[in-house]
Amino acid sequence: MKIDIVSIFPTFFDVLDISLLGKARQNGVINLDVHDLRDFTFDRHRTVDDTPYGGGAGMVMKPEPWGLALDEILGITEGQAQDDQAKKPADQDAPAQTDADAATTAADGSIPPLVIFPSPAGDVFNQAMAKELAHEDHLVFGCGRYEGIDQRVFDYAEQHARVRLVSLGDYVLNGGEVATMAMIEAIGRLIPGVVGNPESLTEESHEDGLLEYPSYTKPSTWRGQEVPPVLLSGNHGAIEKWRYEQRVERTRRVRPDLLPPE
Ligand SMILES: Nc1ncccc1[N+](=O)[O-]
Repeated sequence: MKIDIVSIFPTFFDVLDISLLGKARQNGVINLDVHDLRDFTFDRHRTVDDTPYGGGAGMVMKPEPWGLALDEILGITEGQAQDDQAKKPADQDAPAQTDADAATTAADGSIPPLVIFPSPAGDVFNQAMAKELAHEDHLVFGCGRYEGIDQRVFDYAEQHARVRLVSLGDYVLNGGEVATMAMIEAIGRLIPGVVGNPESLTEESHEDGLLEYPSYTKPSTWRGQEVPPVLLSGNHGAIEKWRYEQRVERTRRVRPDLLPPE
């Protein structure tokens, strides 16, 4: 999988050089590039934001740097970008192609990349979405800051790729970097070859709608606390039954909303 990240804090993602995702990058399972949005500015201060039209507090991210970053990452030629700017009246005979059509199949019939903008206004990210996105060939994460990104950037991106606003949850972060990191970890670990033993991906919380069972390891007695005897019994049927019961009980107690209707 190819992953591109656009951010004004590119070093934020240095942590993706370590652990399982770092190994996946070294062995080519994941090809990840981080782009500094300020590299797509040309003024002395490398300006990426400005005051909002219509007034209001805070600053909005300017469209120009984002447009150039997306052009480079999505392989949009200068000519194509200029065409977009000076949109010619539609050719009457040409079949009507909505932006949506344009974005779901590229000229050569290939599936264009998926551009994800982390946003509290997006669809809420969950394990089902992580599994869905783990099948993508090319993900682009656009990390907004300030009060957000000029809306025309989303509209421009939709002319050349599939675009989704995705939220990590109903709270407000200062930007998209933390959400992008969480999504890359949740998606990346599902890509074959990233996690050593694929077996460890089953029976996890949210994998099949139930929370995971409690885990124990040596020593069997620790500070007066014993490991549940069934786990020492060697009776695999009894162990599997106990673990399932623990998952249901924990889900009922902590996340009853995940249980199927009675
Ligand atoms: N919750 C968020 N707040 C700001 C930016 C992004 C966010 N998110 O969840 O993706």
